[in-house]
Amino acid sequence: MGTDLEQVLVSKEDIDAKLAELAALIDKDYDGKDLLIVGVLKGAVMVMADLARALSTPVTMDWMAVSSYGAGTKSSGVVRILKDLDTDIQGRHVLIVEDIIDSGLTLSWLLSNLSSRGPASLQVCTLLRKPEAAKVDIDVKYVGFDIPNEFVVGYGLDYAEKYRNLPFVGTLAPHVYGG
Ligand SMILES: O=P(O)(O)OC[C@H]1O[C@H](OP(=O)(O)OP(=O)(O)O)[C@H](O)[C@@H]1O
Ligand code: HPA
Ligand SMILES: [Mg+2]
Repeated sequence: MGTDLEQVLVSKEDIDAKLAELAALIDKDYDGKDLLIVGVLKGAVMVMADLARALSTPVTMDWMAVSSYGAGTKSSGVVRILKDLDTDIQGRHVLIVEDIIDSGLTLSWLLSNLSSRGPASLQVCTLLRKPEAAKVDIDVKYVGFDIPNEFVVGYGLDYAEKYRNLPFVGTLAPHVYGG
């Protein structure tokens, strides 16, 4: 495992500090409002769990599962719903929680899908974003870290379903994915 990683990009300490910062902003913005946070499975599991516990605002939590990457390192652009929300979001304040915005294709699709359901508001919080990889322009209110255009793993992010449980975000050595 050790040799599969090239370098640590965002440490556990950096992640914790950033999520505390984002949680304080979200607490302020949603003060007195009823907030539903929606985690995008599976990548956002760690961010959801840690962000939710850093918030003081009471929230409800729901999950959607979509997949556009399959087993590779490139977005197919074709988004499939593997699990829909359990909640009716009409009239609700909804915050989508993501681990990463890479091409932006997943989120752009999700935003149009969820906004058609008539939420009172719809915003996005992501731990990571790759500005150089953006294929669509998306307005994201809460961003943790802008990172270089490299394939990363850990803290929810996988390569072929592996490495999600690493407590930090790191780059994968090219030999692992045949680079
Ligand atoms: O901006 P994009 O290029 O669309 O990429 C970002 C999306 O890709 C990953 O999910 P993936 O489809 O790999 O599913 P997973 O969360 O189960 O790993 C990630 O969790 C985001 O949801
Ligand atoms: O860099 C990445 N790593 C893992 N999963 C991903 N999904 C989109 N981008 C990435
Ligand atoms: Mg993935």
